[in-house]
Amino acid sequence: MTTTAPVVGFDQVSKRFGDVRAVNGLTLSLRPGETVALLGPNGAGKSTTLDLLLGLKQPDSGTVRVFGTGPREAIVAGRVGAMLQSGGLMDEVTVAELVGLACGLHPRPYRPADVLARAGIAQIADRKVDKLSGGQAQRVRFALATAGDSDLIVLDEPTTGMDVTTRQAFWATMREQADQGRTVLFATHYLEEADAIADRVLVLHRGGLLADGTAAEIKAKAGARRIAFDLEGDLDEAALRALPFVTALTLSGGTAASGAGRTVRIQSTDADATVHAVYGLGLYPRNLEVAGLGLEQAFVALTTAEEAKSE
Ligand SMILES: Nc1ncnc2c1ncn2[C@@H]1O[C@H](COP(=O)(O)OP(=O)(O)OP(=O)(O)O)[C@@H](O)[C@H]1O
Repeated sequence: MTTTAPVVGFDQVSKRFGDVRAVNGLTLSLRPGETVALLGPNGAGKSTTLDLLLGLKQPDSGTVRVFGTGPREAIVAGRVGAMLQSGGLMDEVTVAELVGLACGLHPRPYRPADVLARAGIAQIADRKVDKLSGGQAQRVRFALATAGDSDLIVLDEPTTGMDVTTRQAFWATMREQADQGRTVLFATHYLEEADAIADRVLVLHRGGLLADGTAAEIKAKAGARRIAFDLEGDLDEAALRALPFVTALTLSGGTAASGAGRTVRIQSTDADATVHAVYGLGLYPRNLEVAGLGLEQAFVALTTAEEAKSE
């Protein structure tokens, strides 16, 4: 029986900077063909994790394997393409020269013209790299990450600075890469991107893995649902906050003084019981909606609950 090494394997990996545990006993394994989003609040350890994976930093303890070898060997073999957050682009060279260089260094290069076209930067190929807008520079970084036929593409906040159209085009291109069987790992603060694109979501918190699953599983793990309804007339906010199973409540629309209709939004860990209790207060909720949490709300609920635990 043959066993295939995971694309990426972290085993009890830790990395400290002084007193800060940037990555703390992290164990994870990525399988071929997965598109994986790495989420976490600021300082959770996302960039450090990617740096460890790319061999740019060495763990204090634990092991990092990429395609069964050390990160450096995997990169030298051309198996990994990376787009880093602040990866400085060389000054004084044109986009075409820089992409040509990246293709020249890759063991399994694509044609530079194809790389430029795929990244949507053919029309700015002659421009100096230090004269690009933020979104254009991101596209150039993406071109460098896809200069050759790599099996794993690692992207650190790839769409930061891109406008909506550029972002959509970027993800369409990325999907093509994934559909060809590549593994894609991206760190992002845009949770809607993770929800729409990733097959698997890893939530980091304080250097450890807080959640690992599909976006649907992460939403379910947060264990709460959203309830929204409108109320007319006097509204007793304290009574609403005291409803059973409520974990968050916001009011919008008219003010109590104006008597205009107000919209009540509630997060509840038992929506049926909460709605039942709303009627129990003698209220008449209109336009009642009950829905699962979005990934963003689930992420906030999970990380806030974890913060509360460690305080
Ligand atoms: N070179 C360094 N020296 C000292 N501390 C560092 C260094 N790099 C990272 N850290 C610290 O390690 C922790 C994790 O940082 P990291 O950049 O990995 O987080 P992140 O999840 O990528 O954050 P962000 O979402 O803000 O980009 C943070 O507390 C950060 O301040």
